[in-house]
Amino acid sequence: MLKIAIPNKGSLSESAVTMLKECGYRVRRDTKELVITDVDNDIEFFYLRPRDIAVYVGSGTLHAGITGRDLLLDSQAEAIEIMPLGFASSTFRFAARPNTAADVRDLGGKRIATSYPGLVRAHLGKHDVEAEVVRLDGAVETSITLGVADVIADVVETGTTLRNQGLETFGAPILHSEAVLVARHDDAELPGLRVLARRLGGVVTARTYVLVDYDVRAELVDEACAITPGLESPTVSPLHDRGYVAVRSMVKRQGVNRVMDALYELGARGILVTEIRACRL
Ligand SMILES: Nc1ncnc2c1ncn2[C@@H]1O[C@H](COP(=O)(O)OP(=O)(O)OP(=O)(O)O)[C@@H](O)[C@H]1O
Ligand SMILES: O=P(O)(O)OC[C@H]1O[C@H](OP(=O)(O)OP(=O)(O)O)[C@H](O)[C@@H]1O
Ligand SMILES: [Mg+2]
Repeated sequence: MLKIAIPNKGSLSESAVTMLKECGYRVRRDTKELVITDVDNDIEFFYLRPRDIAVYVGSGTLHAGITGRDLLLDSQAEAIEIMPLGFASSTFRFAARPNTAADVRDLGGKRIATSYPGLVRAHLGKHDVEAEVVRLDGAVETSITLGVADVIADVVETGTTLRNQGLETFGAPILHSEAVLVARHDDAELPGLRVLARRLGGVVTARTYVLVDYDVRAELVDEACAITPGLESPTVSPLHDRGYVAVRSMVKRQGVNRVMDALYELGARGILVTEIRACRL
């Protein structure tokens, strides 16, 4: 039976569970359930702390898991990213009071507070900077006010937490993170895991794309298809009125209004956008 780790708490948990449900897997009904057996799919789901997931997977105790890219890299576990899952996007960045530093190279001798010491030490090492890393569990932004650090390295989403503490980011982001599916290199090809990855990939695609249908004059179909090239090639069907064709194509949800405007300008009509609920490509 395949053993899969799922975040039981924190920013990743709810979205991960929603995604698994969309993939047709059995999910827990209350937060006190820590292990769920999905007999139909021959999978056992273990609800664990996101920080521990890469460690369980890297040690071979569990076959795969959902965690954050930042947590995976911080753990230095022997696990690899199988695919990004498109939620819990954030950057991992240095921040400090204004005028403390402009770049990682200014951090020599400074005290840097973080919950991700592995990630920060690796980044400092890459830039040949020697600094003191102060490991904290959370609420890292407060450590500067409390005088235990000069600089922090933490997850930044909207930047609100930083602003509230009078802190500013500096330098380039250390990492762009999001939720990812992780596994050991040797396990990536396990049949059950390939199915899980394909189902998750189907949900990511269904969320990223919409279906666009429209009618256009036959002589304009090449120009129209250039606007909506789809993933492989748009479906073009004849209409009863021979002068027109119907086109169906997948279009990125983001920017679909610009695509509709361009189609309309070209002369396409009856432009319809529909959600994709699930797919296998
Ligand atoms: N505000 C946020 N926006 C997006 N992702 C976030 C945010 N905060 C944390 N994450 C992501 O969540 C993962 C960390 O999860 P974890 O459950 O350990 O911490 P948390 O979400 O901060 O929960 P808590 O602090 O309550 O324990 C990381 O991958 C991190 O990038
Ligand atoms: O840029 P923002 O939108 O403000 O989000 C970033 C904050 O969210 C997370 O904190 P969380 O609430 O999980 O608390 P923690 O610091 O205790 O982990 C993260 O650690 C940052 O502090
Ligand atoms: Mg947190």
